[in-house]
Formats: sequence, structure tokens, C-alpha cells
Amino acid sequence: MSPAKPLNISLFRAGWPRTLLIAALAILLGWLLSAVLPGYLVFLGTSAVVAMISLLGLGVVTGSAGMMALCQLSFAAVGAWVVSWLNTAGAPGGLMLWLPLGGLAAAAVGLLVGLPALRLRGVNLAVVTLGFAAAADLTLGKIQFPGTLSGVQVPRPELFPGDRRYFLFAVIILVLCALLVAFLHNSSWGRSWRFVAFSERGTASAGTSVTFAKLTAFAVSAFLAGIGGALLSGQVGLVYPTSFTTIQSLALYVLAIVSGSYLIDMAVLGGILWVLVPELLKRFGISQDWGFVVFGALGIQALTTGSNLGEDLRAWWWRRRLRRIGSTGPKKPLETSAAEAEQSVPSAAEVAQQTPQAAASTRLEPAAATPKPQSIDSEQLLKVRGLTVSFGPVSALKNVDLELSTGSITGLMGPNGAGKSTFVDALSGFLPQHQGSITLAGESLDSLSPAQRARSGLRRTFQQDRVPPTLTVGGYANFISRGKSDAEQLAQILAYFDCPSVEVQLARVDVGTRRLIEVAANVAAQPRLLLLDEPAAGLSHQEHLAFAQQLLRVPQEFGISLLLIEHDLDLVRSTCSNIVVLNFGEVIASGPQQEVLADRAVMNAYMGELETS
Ligand SMILES: Nc1ncnc2c1ncn2[C@@H]1O[C@H](COP(=O)(O)OP(=O)(O)OP(=O)(O)O)[C@@H](O)[C@H]1O
Repeated sequence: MSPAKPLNISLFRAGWPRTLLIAALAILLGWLLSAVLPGYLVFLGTSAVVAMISLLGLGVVTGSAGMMALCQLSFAAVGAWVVSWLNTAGAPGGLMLWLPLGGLAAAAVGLLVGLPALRLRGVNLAVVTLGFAAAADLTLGKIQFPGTLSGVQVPRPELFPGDRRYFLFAVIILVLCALLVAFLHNSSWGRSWRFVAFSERGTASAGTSVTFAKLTAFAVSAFLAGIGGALLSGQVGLVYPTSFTTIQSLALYVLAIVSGSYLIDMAVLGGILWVLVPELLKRFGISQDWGFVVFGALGIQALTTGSNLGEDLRAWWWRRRLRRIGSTGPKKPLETSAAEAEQSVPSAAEVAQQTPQAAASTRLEPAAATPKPQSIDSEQLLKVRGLTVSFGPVSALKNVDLELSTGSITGLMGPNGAGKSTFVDALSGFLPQHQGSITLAGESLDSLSPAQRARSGLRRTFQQDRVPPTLTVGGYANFISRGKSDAEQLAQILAYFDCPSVEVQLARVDVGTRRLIEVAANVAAQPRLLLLDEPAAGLSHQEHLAFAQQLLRVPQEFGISLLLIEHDLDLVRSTCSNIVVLNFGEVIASGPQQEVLADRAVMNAYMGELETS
């Protein structure tokens, strides 16, 4: 295996010691501010911290998981309501204990509100959450918070009685919430949120439940808002519904979009803006309600440019850093990683020397030396019987039978529209309405969801790019492989496919290399069978040749069987011992490469297309 390529990755290394140091410094800063700021600013500061915690939550559900949730302050109201109720009920424990209870109650409500998110997306989900915010608004106006009418104030913790001390308490809670978010971001939950925002199909085919990803995002977001609301009840003593109106929820959402509050520092900045803008307006004698107009204008700007403060600041920082590296540091900036990958691919001549068939013409001829079946043992692995899929009047697959043996590489070919992708979709569980049966290693897949099929050893890659640019190579590969390969194995598999190192951000990788990373990550998941849907699209000719050699050794090196859907004849010829050809949804030929490529029906169906293309 070729060694992992050295890349400049130090910029991405954060690590927990540094995170904990920043957390300690933030608490120290909170203590300093609580000591030196004028009393009024300390009170405003606590309000800003409450907003920051709610924004952190919005960062999870909206920024990371990509769902439009417009009821964040309704969740905060749940937290505040529970604390007020526990207080009037004389519950033991005080605010220190009630705070997490308020958060948990809000999380439970968040789970319920998140249920529609399983079926709805975009504006439809926004309407549902806005409806919930309006309903909560009306209900709170009617029932009021417990204790407000009788004037029973929520007491602050004994250790943090006055406004200054309470501000410090709020900062400590903020830091704990930020640590929780940082931890979750780096966990499989956080990756599933970023994945589900990019592609629900991609998430499911990695063996992760889309339902789980969406509901955990809603619950964590509501938990944080609930903590914020509970903190507010300790700050003001008596809570009123006017702190949690629908319009304020909307404004907070806009602020999350403008600041990019999935980034922790940006949630902090957003919280400062939340109190600063109305305060400045007040100083200039302008109604604070104009603050909503200001947030609205900033939101329009952010949505039209498709960017936010956090990303802009980071892009600026990156440019500055790369300029500095360019003048003093390593000679290769990160953007050259794709070029590095190309350098490590053997030259066409080298590969042609190893595999004369790979450099052959693109005519429909068998390879001079057909790849030998790489069979580890020739047990039957996949058995498909009578697979039939219709899209309305279109019969995409008609009664397809197919069998694959363990350790084999089989090519699935056919002209455009023949039904190849439909076959892969049906196999991987995305077309549950299909007829027929699918068995993998003796286990029926028919009643399994896509995530369950992935977990039982059937993995796939996609024709379209389903690699989220928001993750690093390592984060993505970890998520896909679900712990089936340790860090060392992961690095080796990435190096085997000439991929960039784990720390590289996927946004900085070209689309062809992302394809290779997708294949490598799925190999690291150690499935029994991997379906590759046009994996070589976007690769250069040289990379194609190298890729063919890498694929050829996959069954032996990793014990994984492959079904390769490809238009590229060179790739099919140099890797697949057996070929199945579809045309108009029917199998027109299947068997050893030599026989299938010489088959007249295949020539007619496939060559006809080649000649006209
Ligand atoms: N969601 C859908 N709704 C309606 N028709 C569909 C849908 N998906 C596929 N089809 C039709 O089913 C047939 C098979 O399509 P499919 O994408 O599986 O072909 P393919 O062999 O993968 O083609 P290509 O090589 O172009 O990717 C085509 O006629 C296509 O138009």
C-alpha cells in the first residue's frame, strides 16, 4: 500500500485540551466582566448569554441538520415554565437542578415537534414550526407562567445571588452547553446531522437512521433552548409570555442564519447582536421594535448571498493563513491535494505495462486477458429473483434475476435508461414498492429499510455527489464506516485509493477525488457487497487506470465483493470477470466477460449506443 501523503493539516487540529483551555478562559472572562461592567450591562450580558444558548440550539437543528425550525423560543418557554412550576410546587433542588429538568422537558416537546420533520422539508416544515410557535404564544397568554400572578419569584442559586454573580453562573452554563455542542459535533450524532442536511439517502445508505438524526437534532436544539429559558426565569424571577413571542422566535432564527450559529463563536456573536441592536436603537431614541427590521434586512442579505458571518470570517482567515503558509511554510497549500493525488497515480504507460488490456481501445471487445475471478470462496452472496420496478407507466425493471458469488467483481452494464440505477436503488432499499426478492448471504433483505440493509452488509455509492462538504475526510469516513475500521486501517484504506488525509476538509477536494473517498469510506465499512454506481465519473484517464487496479484487488485485500455499474468499458473490462447487461429493464446477457461482450444482443443494444454517441 502506498503511504499516506503528507499534507498541511495542522490548521484543522483543535483537540480537547485546547477546547477545555478556551472554556476555562471564557469562564475567567465572564468572571472579569461580572466584576468590571456597570450593573445595567451585566444584566444585559445575562440576557445575551440566554440568547447565545438558544442560538447554539438553533445552530444544531438549522445550521447542522438543515431543518427550518421557527419555534426556538417556544422551547425556551417550556424550560422557563417547568422551572416556574417546580418553584411554585416547592420542588427540592433549586434552580441548579431545575435547569436541566427544564431542558429535558423542552427536549421532550422538541421530539414531538420534530415528528413532522420526518416527512416535511423546507418551507413546509417552517410553516409547521411557525404554527407551533403561534399556538404556544396563544396558550402561554391564556395560562401564564406559574407564580407570575401570585408574584412567587424563582430564586437564584445560593452561590450566585446578585446580578453579577448570576451573570457568572449564566456564563458557566453557556460554557457547559458549548462543550456539549462541541462534543456532539464531533460525535456520530453531529456527523449524522450534517449528513442528513446534505443527503437523506446518503445518510440511510451509511446505515444511519434518518429518523434518528432528525429527531436528535430537534431534541438537542430544544434542550438548549429549554436551558436558556430556565436560566431566564432565574434572571428575571417572574417570567412573562412577552419574552417568547412568535416574532422573537423568527428574529432569533434570522440571527442564527446571519451569524452562522452552528459555529460556537458565532452563536456568541449572535447573542451579543441580539441585545446590542435593540439597545443601540434605544440609545438613539428609536423604538426597539425596529430591531426586528434590522435583523430582517441582515437575514435577506445572508440568504441572497448564501453566506453568513461565520463562514465569511473563516474564509478570510483561511486566505490570510494560506498566504502566510505560501511565503514561509510548506510549499504545497491544501488546495493542491488533488494534484498530489494525481501525482501518485501511476502513469498510463506504467499501468499499461502492468495491464495491457487497460490501455486497449474503447471498442466493445473483451479484455485481452480477462480478469480472473478473485474468488475467496465461490459461495453465493447475492440472489435476486423476479425484481420488478415500475414508475407509473414506465417499467424500469422487468423480472430481473441475478446472482453474485462471494469474492467476485461483476459489471452491470447497459445503455442510458436501461435500469441500472433503479436496480441499485431497489437493492439498497430505496424502492420498497418493488416486486421480487433479494437475499444477501442467505438473509432476506425484503423487509429491511435502507439503513438496516447497510448494517447487514450491503453498501452502495451514488452516481450523484453525496459527500457532504461540511465534513473532513476523516469525519466522513468515520461516519460511513461506523467504527468497522480503526484510525490506522482508515488511513491505510484512504491511502490505498490515493485519497487525501483524514484532516482535509471535503469542501476543498474536487468531485472526482470525493468519489474515491466515497468508495474508500465504504470499503472501510467492511460490507459483504459494495454496489458502485459509476464511481469513476469525474476521474482523469490516468486516475481511471489506477482506480481499475485498486478495484481489482478489493476482494482479496478487503474481502468485499463488488457490483460495478459503469459506462466506461476500459474500467469494466479490466476489473470485471462477469458482466450482466440490462436493456429496457431486462437482463439481455449475463456471464463471463468474454462471452457477454461477444454476445450479439449486447452488441446491438450497447454498441449501437456507442456508435451514435
Ligand atoms: N423516479 C423515477 N420516476 C419515473 N421514471 C424513472 C424514475 N427513475 C428512473 N426512471 C425511468 O426508469 C428507467 C430506468 O432508469 P435508470 O436511471 O435506472 O437507468 P440507468 O440505466 O441507470 O441510466 P443511466 O445510465 O443514464 O444512469 C428510465 O426510463 C428512467 O426514465
